[in-house]
Amino acid sequence: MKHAPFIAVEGPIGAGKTTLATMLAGELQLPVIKEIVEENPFLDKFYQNMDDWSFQLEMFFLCNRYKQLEDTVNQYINKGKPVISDYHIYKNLIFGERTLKGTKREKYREIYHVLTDDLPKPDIILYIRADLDTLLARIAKRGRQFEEDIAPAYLQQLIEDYDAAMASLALTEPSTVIVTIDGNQVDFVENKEDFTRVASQLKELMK
Ligand SMILES: Nc1ncnc2c1ncn2[C@@H]1O[C@H](COP(=O)(O)OP(=O)(O)O)[C@@H](O)[C@H]1O
Ligand SMILES: Nc1nc2c(ncn2[C@H]2C[C@H](O)[C@@H](COP(=O)(O)O)O2)c(=O)[nH]1
Repeated sequence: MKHAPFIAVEGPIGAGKTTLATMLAGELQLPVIKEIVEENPFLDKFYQNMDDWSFQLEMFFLCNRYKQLEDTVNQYINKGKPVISDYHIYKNLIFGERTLKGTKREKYREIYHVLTDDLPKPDIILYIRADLDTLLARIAKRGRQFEEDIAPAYLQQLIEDYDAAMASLALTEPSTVIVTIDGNQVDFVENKEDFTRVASQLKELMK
């Protein structure tokens, strides 16, 4: 790779993004950028009533990620330093297209493009795919109260949205390397060999 890479770990809710990004940052001595979740004032309201709260929630995520991405660009990317994050800002569009309707969706889409089109995109995406049972088990294991009532149908839609989004990114951002990890089989938490394989693959890509 010609320059220090910007790496993003992606996948649906509970796939293991934060866990893998944190482990890789430790192994490869990289700074890690993590999503702001606990301080989000709209998430629990959103899970109780998606139609009422989706616009506020999506805008909150978008503004937070925009600020984090700006800081990441200034602190690392513009200085030629590699960095790993537990999300790609494109996930705003994945969620926004799913949760918003009508004019709010159109306005949100426009704001997303105005804010992000000229910002650097990750060079490498580690995409963790996992099926519904795996995600439900990991969300339960994580034990966040506001996620207890996530509808399986919503999660299943997100699984499909993520697959479609990664296929679309492969076409629209051909220079981005997308590595798909089978999150049902590859257990980078319990199985050291599985983690070593993922870390070695990333090290090779970074050369
Ligand atoms: N490969 C894995 N095997 C078993 N548990 C995992 C695995 N990856 C993540 N977990 C656990 O699943 C939960 C969700 O992981 P997390 O990294 O928070 O997911 P995400 O950031 O994608 O939402 C956490 O409790 C984490 O410890
Ligand atoms: N509607 C949206 N929800 C989002 C978005 N980003 C994250 N989330 C939710 C999903 C989880 O409940 C929680 C943490 O996300 P993880 O994927 O890290 O588990 O926040 C979003 O853009 N829109």
